[in-house]
Amino acid sequence: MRKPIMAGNWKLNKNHLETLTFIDEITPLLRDVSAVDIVICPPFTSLNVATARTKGTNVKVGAQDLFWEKSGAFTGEISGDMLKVLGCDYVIIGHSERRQYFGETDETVNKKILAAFTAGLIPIVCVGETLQEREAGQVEQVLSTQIREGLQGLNAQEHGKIVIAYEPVWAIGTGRTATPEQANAAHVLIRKLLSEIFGAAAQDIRIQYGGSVKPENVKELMAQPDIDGALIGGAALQAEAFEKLVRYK
Ligand SMILES: O=C[C@H](O)COP(=O)(O)O
Repeated sequence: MRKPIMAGNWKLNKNHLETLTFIDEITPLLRDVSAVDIVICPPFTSLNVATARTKGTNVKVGAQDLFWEKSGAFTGEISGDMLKVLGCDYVIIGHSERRQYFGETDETVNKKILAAFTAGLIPIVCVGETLQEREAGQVEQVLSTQIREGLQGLNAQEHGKIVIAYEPVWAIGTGRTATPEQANAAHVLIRKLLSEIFGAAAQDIRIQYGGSVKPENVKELMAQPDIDGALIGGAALQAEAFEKLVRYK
């Protein structure tokens, strides 16, 4: 009942020319796919060409961040409206790299989620614990704070299309993946927390797993009942690997 969603988070990779090359490779490969939502999230400088080149295809485009204000004296920032008018459909919010290196907090995540919805974008909101937190037995507490504070004030009617990405920080770019069972257990917990906010509609919210997802491990992760897709970094940068991830079955 939940349509799988496979998204590539390109992070700080590919200029606009490399973006066009990737899109020209991937769109013919994935043309026939309709059972999975496909999203690429290039850097800001590539979004213009990415939305233009993917227009009319089944590949959707997302940004990797946004700012919550619509306009004004905020040097270096990008608004949701700017992304929407470019043709973006999604925006990643609260990635652990933004939390770790750029001061993102649950409070700013919350403001950005609301701004994304106001602009008509679907937020992909990242949550996840560090290795230290996992080893200290704090997974539940960490996820609970991130969801309760990050998603404060949301409701099923206006914000039910939100996508959550569970990304244990210790699995990102490390080659160390959560086991499918570990990941699913976290997803079950997240869905329980979502039901406090969205009620029964939490059953329809898609929860992606992220952290060293590769063509070799995607099938077993996707076989888990509460894993509804993946947010993929490194392995989403090559068209051939990304095609395999989208065709995970
Ligand atoms: O947003 C994507 C995640 O940070 C995962 O990155 P990775 O697939 O390179 O581990």
